[in-house]
Amino acid sequence: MKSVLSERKALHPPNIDDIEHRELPGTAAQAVRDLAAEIARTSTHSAVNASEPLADPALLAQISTHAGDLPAAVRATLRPPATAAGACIVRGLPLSDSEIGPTPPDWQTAALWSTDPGRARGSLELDIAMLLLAAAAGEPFGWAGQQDGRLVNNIVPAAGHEFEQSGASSTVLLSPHTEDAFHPQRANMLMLACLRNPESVGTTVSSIRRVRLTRPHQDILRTPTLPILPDVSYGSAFERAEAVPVPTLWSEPGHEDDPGSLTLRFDPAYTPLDDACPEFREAYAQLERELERVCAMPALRPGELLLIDNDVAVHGRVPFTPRYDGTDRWLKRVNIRLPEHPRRAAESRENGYGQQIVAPFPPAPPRQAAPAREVRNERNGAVDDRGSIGHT
Ligand SMILES: O=C(O)CCC(=O)C(=O)O
Ligand SMILES: [Fe+2]
Repeated sequence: MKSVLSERKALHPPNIDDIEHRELPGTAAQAVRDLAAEIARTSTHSAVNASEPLADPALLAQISTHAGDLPAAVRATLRPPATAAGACIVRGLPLSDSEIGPTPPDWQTAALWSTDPGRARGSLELDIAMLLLAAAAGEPFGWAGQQDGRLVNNIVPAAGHEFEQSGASSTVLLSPHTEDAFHPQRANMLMLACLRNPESVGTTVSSIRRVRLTRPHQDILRTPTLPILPDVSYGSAFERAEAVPVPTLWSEPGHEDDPGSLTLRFDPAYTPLDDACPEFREAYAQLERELERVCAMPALRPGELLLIDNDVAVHGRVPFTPRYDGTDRWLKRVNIRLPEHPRRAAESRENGYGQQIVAPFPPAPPRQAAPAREVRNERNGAVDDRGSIGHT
């Protein structure tokens, strides 16, 4: 198969910046940090889990037991984005630059440093805080094949990866993408938390609910035409023979004429566009232009969380020059499953290129789903595929 990676020009919007902002109340935010500190302090990891406390069943049990004790405002503030932007920013997590230590040079070192007693403990405490927040929002999970199955990923620029289409890149535009678009069990919601962003590098967010597409273009993009392949962070040892064409767009069934119900699955850097007919490529290019037109570009500040509805908005990052001196931009990322947001039944037949999720948390109690979604599920027999997850 041809290489589908391409460098892309920088985005030149921003023309829309009305992403919803929410404030985590001070007492609730402090309760999250205090509980995370307490769990980090009292947990004793078995030797086998010493290098990865977040894989320790005892520590995870503490997180899931005590997440429910947090003030109700935490769960309320971490509710999924509900506006057409498909994303929101949550402010208010207390965080000081000195507590996190230098930015690690890559995710492997981030993991090592977080358990090194001679180093700042802030990163581990923040990992626990991330899981408390994510568990309040839904079901946090990781990928066995990505960052060694860690539930909280570190996103830092890494030397040698500058031009990749991955979180570790820097010099190149990270193209707008659905997170883990190649997989049927991809997150419903993504949480990106900012620890450090000294040069105010923007994360891009574009909602399908703000684009304008002609009906013929929509119809072409609704037709399953091309596969989406696993991204470079999963390595290259996957079975391409299993590649199945997937639709780029679809509406919640029964709502075909409602532009407010469009959802998308989009990752141009890992889609073999050269294999498609000119009509499809033209429609796809128009979608790319539209996503660029409606792009918002929040530059996250330390302590801010960006919640992204992974079915409604695509995200990426503008290029920046890495410093590699311990002061670089540093985000934490958590994948979250929302039981009240089941996907199309057709996706349950995809094999996800053999990638397995790591889902150690018990299913979250569903939130009150929006009435429209409840009706859609009943009408269309969409499956909540949580049943197929191996809770480890
Ligand atoms: O660096 C960013 O702002 C986003 C990176 C990204 O796409 C990700 O972590 O999934
Ligand atoms: Fe991403």
